[in-house]
Amino acid sequence: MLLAQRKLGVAQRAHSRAAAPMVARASRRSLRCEARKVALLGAAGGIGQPLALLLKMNKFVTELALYDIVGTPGVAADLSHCNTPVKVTAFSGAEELDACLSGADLVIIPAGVPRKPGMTRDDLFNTNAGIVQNLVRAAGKNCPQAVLEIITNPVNSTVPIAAETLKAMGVYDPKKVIGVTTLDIVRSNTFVAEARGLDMKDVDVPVIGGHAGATILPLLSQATPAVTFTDAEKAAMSEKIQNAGTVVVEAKAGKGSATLSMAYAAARMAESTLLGLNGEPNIYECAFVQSEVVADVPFFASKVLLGPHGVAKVMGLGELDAFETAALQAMLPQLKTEIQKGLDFAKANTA
Ligand SMILES: NC(=O)c1ccc[n+]([C@@H]2O[C@H](COP(=O)([O-])OP(=O)(O)OC[C@H]3O[C@@H](n4cnc5c(N)ncnc54)[C@H](O)[C@@H]3O)[C@@H](O)[C@H]2O)c1
Ligand SMILES: O=C(O)C[C@H](O)C(=O)O
Repeated sequence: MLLAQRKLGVAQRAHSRAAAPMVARASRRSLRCEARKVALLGAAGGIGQPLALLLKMNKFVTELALYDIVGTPGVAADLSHCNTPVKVTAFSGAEELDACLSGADLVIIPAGVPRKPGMTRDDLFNTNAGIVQNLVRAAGKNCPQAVLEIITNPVNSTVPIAAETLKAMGVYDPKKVIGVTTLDIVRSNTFVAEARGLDMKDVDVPVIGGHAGATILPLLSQATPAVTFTDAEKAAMSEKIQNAGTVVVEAKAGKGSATLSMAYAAARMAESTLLGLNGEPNIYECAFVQSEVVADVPFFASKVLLGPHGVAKVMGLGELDAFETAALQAMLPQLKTEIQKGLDFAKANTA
């Protein structure tokens, strides 16, 4: 299964490359491994535990530092018995956070509360904004060179919080602050493959915008391989992708939101990021980053090229069809409001 997963990841990246014709294809050469420390904050949670397992199985990770406010020693003890070379270390409580982060190359943050049925992602803001800001502050202090990947919702606001907080500390590098939207791509690939009877590993659908409701905009017109949908089918497929998180929240009936698929998606994003850090060329993912691709929207999810310093280049949106152009215009007010909410929170809570 591990081998199959790895092949799937490589195949998906190959298709991301195929979908970006302006960039030369990667030369065929062996992948480089360098010593890499990954810190996982919120490691004992619903996403944290399966993500920790996937990272323990990742050949590009050297040390996996697990942090949570509770439960980390048990997760680490359990995980450390898997006979893979990744060294697992455990850190619990605020007094151990600095040590967890020291020397990290990549910091992944799924810490915070998930939705319950009836809630929007924005309803998590009051609890999660402060959690993310404190953890980002600690990262800015202990590993300012690290790439930060933020999973905690609402991503449309927590990423601006992270950026503004690091800016106030004088250590902000837009190449290194990434909102993880990979689950939207994973879902789009799955749903489009199912709808058209395609092999899962062949499908790549870019998803742009943000990570909440209408701000999640799959670009079905840019899917690889090319698929055709009527306007009604496009609307239905887009809504299915936008609503997928809520479907999981409702199915879990009060016991949280997507964890396993999110861990899978975050592990893919982490591996792509480590490949970029290791100098592997032509590694693309869609992610929510500081951006200028849409006027007056300072953060936006689109395809990015990952490189030795994090985001090497934010790619353009390509050609949108009429349906996608209208959907983009319609979602911008929500996205701008959620971004501004994060920026305002960070400014009001500058240490
Ligand atoms: N970006 C996405 O696509 C995506 C997908 C799924 C879930 N999420 C979000 O990820 C977050 C986590 O979801 P989950 O299902 O793992 O929740 P969870 O409640 O199962 O786990 C969260 C963990 O965070 C820990 N935590 C809380 N405060 C902390 C702090 N100050 N420092 C360190 N750890 C802390 C908790 O102890 C817990 O172990 C939620 O906000 C959820 O909405 C995002
Ligand atoms: O839906 C949620 O609250 C979690 C996550 O953002 C998701 O898309 O599954």
